[in-house]
Order: sequence, then C-alpha cells, then structure tokens
Amino acid sequence: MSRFIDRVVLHVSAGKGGNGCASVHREKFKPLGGPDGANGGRGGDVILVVDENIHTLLDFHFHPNAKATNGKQGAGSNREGANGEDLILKVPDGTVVLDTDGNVLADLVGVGSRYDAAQGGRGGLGNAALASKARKAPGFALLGEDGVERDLVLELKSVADVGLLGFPSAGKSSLVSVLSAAKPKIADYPFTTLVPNLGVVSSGDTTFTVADVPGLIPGASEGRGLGLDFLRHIERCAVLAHVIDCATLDPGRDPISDIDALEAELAAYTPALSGDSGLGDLDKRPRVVILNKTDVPEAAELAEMVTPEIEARGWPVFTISAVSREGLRPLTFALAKMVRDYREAHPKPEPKRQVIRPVKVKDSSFTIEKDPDIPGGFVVRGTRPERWIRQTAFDNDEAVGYLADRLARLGVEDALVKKGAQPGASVTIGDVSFEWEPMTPAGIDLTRTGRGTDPRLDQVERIGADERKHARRVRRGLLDEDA
Ligand SMILES: Nc1nc2c(ncn2[C@@H]2O[C@H](COP(=O)(O)OP(=O)(O)OP(=O)(O)O)[C@@H](O)[C@H]2O)c(=O)[nH]1
Ligand SMILES: [Mg+2]
Repeated sequence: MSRFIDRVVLHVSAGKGGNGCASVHREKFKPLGGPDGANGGRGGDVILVVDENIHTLLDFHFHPNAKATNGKQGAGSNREGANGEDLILKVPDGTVVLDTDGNVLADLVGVGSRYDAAQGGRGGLGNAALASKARKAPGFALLGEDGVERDLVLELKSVADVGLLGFPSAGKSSLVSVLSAAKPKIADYPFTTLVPNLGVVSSGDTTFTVADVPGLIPGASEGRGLGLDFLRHIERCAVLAHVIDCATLDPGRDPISDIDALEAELAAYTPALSGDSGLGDLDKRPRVVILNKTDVPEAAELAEMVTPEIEARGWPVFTISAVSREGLRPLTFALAKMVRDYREAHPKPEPKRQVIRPVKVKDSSFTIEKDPDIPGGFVVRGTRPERWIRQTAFDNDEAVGYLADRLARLGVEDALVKKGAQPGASVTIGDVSFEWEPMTPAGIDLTRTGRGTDPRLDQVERIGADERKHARRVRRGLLDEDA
C-alpha cells in the first residue's frame, strides 16, 4: 500500500552562524591601527508557514530534509558577515507540528500562521566587538554556533465543516464528487482514498467544505487500516456524517452494525488536540447518517428497514444514491443548515497570524556534578557555559583565556573550588573536556589581567608619539562605535 502522506517526518536544520573575524586595521604608515574584525552573520531559520495553495504534505514526503543557509564569516575592516537566508516551508492549513515523542509543538490554523521550527546559530563576535579596556586588541574572535537541528513530525488535520465517516468503499468519494466540483479517485477496491479530499459545497447562501477521508475499519483507533490517519482528520470537523453502504455483501455487516463499529472507533480514539479546536468532544459533535447506494433495490429496502432505528437515536437519516444522484438536495440543505447553526453558535475567530517561537532562555544558571565516568572529574551543565564552549576556537590560546574569564565571571571557577575540584581535574562542558587549572585564587576579578592584548600592537608603541596618538584615537573611535 502506498504510504499515507498526511503524516511526515521532517528533518530541519537551521543555518550555522558565521565565525567572527580577528583582524587588525592596517593603513600605510599605520600598520596596526586597532581591531577591526567584524561579527559573523546569523544562520537562517527554518520556518513553517500556512499557505492557502498547499493542500497536502506530499512535498515533504519526497524532500524530508530542509536546511537553511549558513551565516557568512565576518571580515576585516568591520565588514559584517551576511546573515543566512531563512528557509520558508509552505504547509497546508491544519498542519500540526509534533516532536518525535508525540508532543504537540504547534497547531497551525489560519493562512499565514508561522512556526519557527529551527533557529539559526548566532554569529560569532569579531575581535572589534570583543575589545574592551582590559583587552584592547583581542587576537581572537568567537566561532559561530551551529543552528538547531531536529526531527519534526508534521500531521495534517483537515479543517472542514463536514467530515465523512465510513467503511472503505461506502461511497464517500463518490458523494463528494457529486456534491462538489472535487474529482476524487473513485474505485471499487478498499482504501482508494489515501489522502483526504476537500470538496466545496454551495447551497443557497451557504458554502461549506466536506472532507472525504480514508475509509475506516474496526481496530482503526489502534492503528489498523489507515485508522489513525483517518481519525486525525475528523477532529476538526464540526459535523460528522456517517456514510453507510447499504449494498455491501460482506457477511456480518449491516447499517446498524457499521454505525456501531464507527462510533466505537471514535469513542476509542483520543484526540491529540482535545479541547483546543473549540469544537468540543467528538462524541458531542452533531451527526447525520447517510444511507448510500439505494439505486440497488435490496439496498433501498434495507435502508427503509433500518431508518426508524437510527432516527430513534436522534440522528437525521438521508437515503441517497451517489450514482443516480437521488436524495442529494435534501441532504445538502440539511448539511448547510447544520453548518450554519454551528457557525452561529461558534463565530469564527479572525484567522490568526500567529508566530510561534520557542521561548528564549536567558539563563545564567549552571550545575556542577561529579563525572560518573572519570574519578575526580566534574561535569558542568548550563545554557551559557555550553554556548561559550561552542563559540571557542580551542587552537587559539587567547580565545581559551577569554573562555576561562567568562566561566570565572559566571562563578564556575568558584563553584568548582567549592565542590573540591583539584588542579588537573577533568572538567567537561558540552562536548569538551579539559584539565582544570585554577588561574587565580577565587574572587579576583579576572577581566583585569590584560590577557588578550595582541603582542603585535605593542609595536605601535614604538612608532613615535604622533602615530601613537593617532592610533589611540582610531582605537578609541572604534571602541566608542562598539560600545
Ligand atoms: N451502486 C452504487 N455504487 C456506488 C454508489 N456510490 C459509490 N458506489 C461505488 O462504490 C465503490 C466505492 O466508491 P468510493 O466513492 O471510491 O468509496 P469510498 O468510500 O471513497 O472508498 P475508500 O476511499 O476506499 O474508503 C465504487 O465502485 C463506486 O462506484 C452508489 O450510490 N450506488
Ligand atoms: Mg474514497
């Protein structure tokens, strides 16, 4: 059986941030005029946007990997690296975004709704931006960070007014094809419909949509047949319509037992979106029963026989033939009225142009735990320390020194001392382990050590008073610019 494409796993990778640049301003007679390495650009995001012209997730089935472009590196002369371009992926209305554990991350309803699915990495700061009083000409820059990379599950839940429920081959697609201009595939084998089709039906002043969804068989709520794929679509329909095949020759099936089987599956299904659609529980949605194929004489007889029993449940019954087009007008009127009543009771909210972004963490907390694998070792965890590790070019001593200063200022050094870390202990942060060398007794402000002064700049001091003064001005100018 071909795969159902209303559920896809999509691998999104945002762009990497560009590295910052370490550069020193050069001019004739002023070879070393101050740091002018610019910042790297941000990596592009991967963004999902609801588009009215997209109706399936088919594209993602064929292209399951989506990557935004990287930010460019910064350059000398304060030339910032360009940002990566965001990758915009168009999704159909009613797309639900889940993580691989099944948690709903976003429920995209309304054209224009956006979900920032993966954030680009931040660009690294260039040495101009890293300059400070204590570190006039840093000989290093920060690395750009990797963009977010993850697997997302996209599911499509049709947003339709009327959802057709029925066994395979009951005639759901046939019905949509005669009620609307939609031309779904119709065939006499089960599971002809693999992707829901939306039909637009007009009746007087009322226009409403009917979702033709895949057939349902007992056990669907446990995933049999196209079960869950089917049931997902029903969640967002205001009116549920049973389409019953009165001409089936399957032993053991009759209209009443078909309805009971479908109702049992609905009852067993736990909607992922319970409550949020504003439609209420599935079992409280209004229903109609459509007895189909009554152009077949036996079917017409059977329909007549079971009608009172179904009406006794309080559900309106319509006897139709999708093939001979009998009984369609009363059915259309009735559906239009139910949809109108529903809309009056639930005025449609303005289509939300919601932009869903993950919450930004501005978190300077960290934890230190004993490393279970290395005796005497420690593992430091925290958003900022882990980010700083990713930003550090470990082949550059100054960059490593800067990292050490940052960690010390955050209190990591002190905390390690308190935890009883010994010099030379293995300390792991993120992907990096190193031997810990306490730099100073705890408590001394490490930013004042002057570490980071580019030794080449010392030469400036030997050039002569005028040039020195000029160089200083340039430098101050740069510092002011960055402040
Ligand atoms: N005689 C008769 N046959 C019908 C009628 N409606 C549909 N059929 C036939 O029933 C078969 C199945 O019709 P579909 O419309 O594909 O059924 P479906 O419910 O969409 O089936 P799935 O997509 O497989 O779930 C086709 O051969 C249709 O021609 C009807 O009113 N009378
Ligand atoms: Mg069908």
